[in-house]
Amino acid sequence: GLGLTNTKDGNFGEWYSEVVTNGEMIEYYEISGCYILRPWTMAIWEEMQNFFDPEIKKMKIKTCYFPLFVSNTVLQKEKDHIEGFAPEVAWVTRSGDSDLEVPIAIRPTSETVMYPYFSKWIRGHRDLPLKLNQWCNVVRWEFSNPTPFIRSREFLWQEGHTAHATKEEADTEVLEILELYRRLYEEYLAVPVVKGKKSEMEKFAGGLYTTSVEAFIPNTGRGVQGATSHCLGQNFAKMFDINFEDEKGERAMVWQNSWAYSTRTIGVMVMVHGDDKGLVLPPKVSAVQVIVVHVPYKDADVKEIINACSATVKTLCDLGIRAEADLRENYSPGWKYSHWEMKGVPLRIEIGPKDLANNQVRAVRRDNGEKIDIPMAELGDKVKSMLDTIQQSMFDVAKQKRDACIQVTKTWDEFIEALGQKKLILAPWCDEEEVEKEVKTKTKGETGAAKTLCSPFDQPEMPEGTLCFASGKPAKKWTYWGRSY
Ligand SMILES: O=C1CCCN[C@@H]1CCCn1cnc2ccccc2c1=O
Repeated sequence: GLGLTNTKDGNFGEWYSEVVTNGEMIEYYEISGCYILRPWTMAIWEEMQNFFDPEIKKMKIKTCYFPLFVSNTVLQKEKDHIEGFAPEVAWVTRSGDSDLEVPIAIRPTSETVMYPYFSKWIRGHRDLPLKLNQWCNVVRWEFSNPTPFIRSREFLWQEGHTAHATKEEADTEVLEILELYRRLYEEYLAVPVVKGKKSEMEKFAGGLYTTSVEAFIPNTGRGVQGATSHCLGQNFAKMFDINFEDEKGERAMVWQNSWAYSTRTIGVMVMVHGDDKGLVLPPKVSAVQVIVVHVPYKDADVKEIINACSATVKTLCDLGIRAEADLRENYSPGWKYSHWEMKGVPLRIEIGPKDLANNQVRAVRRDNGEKIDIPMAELGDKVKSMLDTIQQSMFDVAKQKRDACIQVTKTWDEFIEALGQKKLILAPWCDEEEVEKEVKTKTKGETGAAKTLCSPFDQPEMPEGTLCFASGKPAKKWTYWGRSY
């Protein structure tokens, strides 16, 4: 049949896999950890790009494209950057039946691909700032359990790489990009996120500091890193000799940033909004925002109803609404309702003989099932405002659910209890890495250890004498903790 066999609260992992497959977003592929991204997915990816790319173009960031392949020598250049990641690097060792002289790596990220050329292109301060972005795939041969969109061996992303004359300029851009990521999640995917700074242990080892937007999945009680914006400091400039002659004629190293969001964003959106009937897509990113279905009646004039459906689609499309009609006569209305609910189309419009007689249509919201009769004369305005209402409501509901999971804890016992209750924990921390490591060790279990997710920029009051929940030492910052993907 059409329905899901798993429920979201029953078996989340199985539910998620069914929803992305039945919703025709993903097709499982013969190679583990790799997935086929079907048009229903790519339409969402493209809507996100339609927001993000113009925004970075306003920041004078230009599109480039660097090769997929990295030489071993250059990949090994940044030791502490690569050592933790080495096992994930995929290598080309042969072509045809002959071995390559020297194995070639497939990019897991492009710092080492790009930065030798940054060094070549940047001579004087007039060459700065250099700001490039590429839309591409990357490969990381991970072994932990693959999950469509969330953790795959190949994924699509954008990776921005910029070089600046001053740290101030770099710092400013890090936060500008992070704000775009927040907007992507909250205004397009309707997913609430927390902006914050990663701990020294969780940050990108090759960088100076990492900022991120952190999402949370209430059903699993897991945090998920939504997107990252790193300030690399001058680490890579030192490694790759990227320096310039400043106004005073002195040699100075550039200050760099790198930032990315990936197709993981789509998985987060599905996990947050999906329900037991399938996908629930935010109108701003859905390929189809309105699906029009005709309800034929035994002796009613079906042609007239079908004409009304086509006219409705035209009216909506002329207003820039992504509307389609499902007029297939070999499927029943009921079958179509289930099908388009599974695909998460935000709004369904039904037109039957009664609606025609009353010169109205019946609109049904996917997010909360609400049914509303709309007079034909008000169709365009009403549908437009309903789509805006659905977008906002999906965010509000998701935020209310996420906020209900936040638990402030001040002691170890409270922390452990909250962790067991799948909470997103906000706790005062002494900011010592040894303590962070100890929390990880002490919470190791089959469902994974607790780790710091980020220290929110929006810090609550910390009364004098507040102690770290784990070490009892004077606390320095409020930090979000939890299990994560
Ligand atoms: O996040 C970003 C934003 C975009 C550009 N890259 C940075 C940092 C990537 C960190 N990283 C992540 N996995 C890796 C896997 C293998 C080799 C290297 C790496 C690696 O450097």
